[in-house]
Amino acid sequence: MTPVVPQQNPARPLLRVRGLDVRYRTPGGAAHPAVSGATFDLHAGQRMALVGQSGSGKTTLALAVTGLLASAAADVEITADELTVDGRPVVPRGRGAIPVRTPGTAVVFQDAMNALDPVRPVGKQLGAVLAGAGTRGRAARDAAGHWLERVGLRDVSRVLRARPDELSGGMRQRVMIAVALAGGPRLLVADEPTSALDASLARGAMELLTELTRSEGIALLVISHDILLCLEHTDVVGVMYDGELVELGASARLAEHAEHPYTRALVECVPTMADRTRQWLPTLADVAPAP
Ligand SMILES: Nc1ncnc2c1ncn2[C@@H]1O[C@H](COP(=O)(O)OP(=O)(O)OP(=O)(O)O)[C@@H](O)[C@H]1O
Repeated sequence: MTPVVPQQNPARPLLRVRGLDVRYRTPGGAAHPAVSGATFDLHAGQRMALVGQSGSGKTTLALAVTGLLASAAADVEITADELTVDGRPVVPRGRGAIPVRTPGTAVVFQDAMNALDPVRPVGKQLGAVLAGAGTRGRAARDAAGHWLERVGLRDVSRVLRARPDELSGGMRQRVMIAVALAGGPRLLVADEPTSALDASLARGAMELLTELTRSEGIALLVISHDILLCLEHTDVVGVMYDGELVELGASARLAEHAEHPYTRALVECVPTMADRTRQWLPTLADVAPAP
């Protein structure tokens, strides 16, 4: 099914993806298609969610954009008719290559405890990113404090000295967002940034990402299993099914105007107050047969 591409700003998109295919080649030589023909634009200041069941290709798509898919372990083939960030082509790297982040991109990973260096104080980790962006010394110390405040952390001097394991899960997630933003990205990719948080912290983290995207004028590509949170906090939702972007639509209209049966099934499975009379929530198999 051809995805419905919503009318978008005709200005040059920050992220332009046309016909992106990603295959993992297994040791036996077979090529496993993980993303097939993905096509979409993302503009500065726009927030897009990628949703879909486990294994549908969301992370593969997002990491291909950020240049972090190259791996020593897996032979990854990335081809695209066009794949650019801020007008510059993303150069796919082959087997054994050290992943190199696409300039202008930053990633917030699911598990801050694994993504941050566990034995390095937060201030040093922020300082390394700022040094990479050309900010050092006193200016870097000021910038580190600024970014921790921007993500809503208090007692900044304590947080700067703390190791990640001395902070709560919600604080670590905010530190990771600060580290990602300190490098001045134009595109922020967040891979399930809320899945390790409880419901109220998850909502707070999404609100923070929304606010920062707007105020910094950057684009946000967020992967999530929480379609309700995505509908509330993004402009566009892309639905992935078996490696294909089967639907792409304005978040505000997706619930009523879903075209693909899988999207309708996802929306149907969101619990509402009207479900109070039901004993069981419907499963995907209940509301839509496999497309
Ligand atoms: N390094 C790899 N080597 C081989 N196959 C891989 C590799 N990484 C992912 N895959 C396969 O590619 C497909 C897409 O995986 P991907 O992780 O992108 O999906 P996802 O939608 O992000 O899943 P989840 O929601 O569980 O994170 C899956 O079939 C997965 O098994």
